[in-house]
Amino acid sequence: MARYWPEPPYLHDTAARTGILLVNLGTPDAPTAAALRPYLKEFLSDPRVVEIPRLAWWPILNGIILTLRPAASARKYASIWMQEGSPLKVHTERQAALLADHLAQGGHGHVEVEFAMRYGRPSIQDRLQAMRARGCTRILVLPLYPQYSASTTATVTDEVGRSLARMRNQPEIRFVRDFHDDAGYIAALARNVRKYWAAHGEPERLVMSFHGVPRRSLELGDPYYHECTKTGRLLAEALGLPPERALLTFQSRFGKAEWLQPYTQPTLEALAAQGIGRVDVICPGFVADCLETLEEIAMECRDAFLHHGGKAFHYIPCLNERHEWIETLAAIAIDHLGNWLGQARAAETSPPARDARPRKAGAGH
Ligand SMILES: C=CC1=C(C)c2cc3[nH]c(cc4nc(cc5[nH]c(cc1n2)c(C)c5CCC(=O)O)C(CCC(=O)O)=C4C)c(C)c3C=C
Ligand SMILES: [Fe+2]
Ligand SMILES: [Fe+2]
Repeated sequence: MARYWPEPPYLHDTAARTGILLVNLGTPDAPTAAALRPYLKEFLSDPRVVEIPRLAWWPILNGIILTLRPAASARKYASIWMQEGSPLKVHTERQAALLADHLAQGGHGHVEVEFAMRYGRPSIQDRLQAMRARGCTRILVLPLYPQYSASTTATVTDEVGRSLARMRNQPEIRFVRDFHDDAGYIAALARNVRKYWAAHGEPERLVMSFHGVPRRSLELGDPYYHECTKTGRLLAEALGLPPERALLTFQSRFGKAEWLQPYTQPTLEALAAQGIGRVDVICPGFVADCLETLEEIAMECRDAFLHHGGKAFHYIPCLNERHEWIETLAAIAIDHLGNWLGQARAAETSPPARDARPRKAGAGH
């Protein structure tokens, strides 16, 4: 294998092109055990995701998990699969198209927008090569994770680095690290909830459920927990909810080790047992609906809450293609593209109110 990828032909006398690469986690190609196996293998072999020494993890992964989990997960995926494919991929692809439209309307039509999946397809390597072939010499990588975590955000950076290591003529790269306290993101979440409540009434409790990570990662310095708690506090404040009405929980525990607490499903069961009739659940850490929201929350957690005596369970969908979210995504991208957009052009075409707004929604923790 050659050390470097072949270079696309040199484009003479063309302006430097700028691109944005949106990245989300990844998903299988089909809701089948055969498609789940390579996806889970790639995902769970990443040492950023499972931090157990390789020698101990390899037999567990290959001997147990990749034997049992593909079929079980495939059944869950089948229950949420859309006509066009996996919800995570469908929403991410639509977000990329809407972002490109929004940028074009704001006078930034020259910026290319692509999307990639960290595990599965389209891969980061494939999309970066395609952008380079179209002449992009400046690429902003925007992982679609509002809260930074080593198991998500950092793996994107790692993978981009591996791609760069194969390129002779490397593009200039920028990364968005997180947007957990971005004013537009918090406002988009709050508006999503308010709209939902205007149509369906208000619950006794709002549960804000984030994807979990092993508790050990917090002890080792991963800021994820702190960023989730800040997002939760800012969202509750934006909605004017007192702390006792807005609860923060962590879902999707994997394996036997302790993960971040409180866990979502036991919390919902306890609320039902305490006589709370209606809860609404929102998942602010996911900007696109996926298996973890549509199946784990909207199906499994709903069943658990009702089974324990709850009366009404509402799942509030993710930001997906909401206009406020696409506007926010564009604002985050424009901030990070900065001088790549050309200063005169940016000043002339960006709406002043959006550019002048404070990006941080709140100070402190
Ligand atoms: C094994 C450890 C896992 C860690 C750590 C983890 C962190 C983490 N994941 C997301 C977002 C998503 N995870 C999704 C699915 C998923 N996650 C794990 C495991 C860990 N995640 C597995 C094994 C799976 C696959 C499904 C299954 O078999 O249960 C998804 C959904 C993908 C989809 O196709 O819909 C998302 C999104 C975050 C944000 C995170 C840490 C902060
Ligand atoms: Fe996950
Ligand atoms: Fe899950």
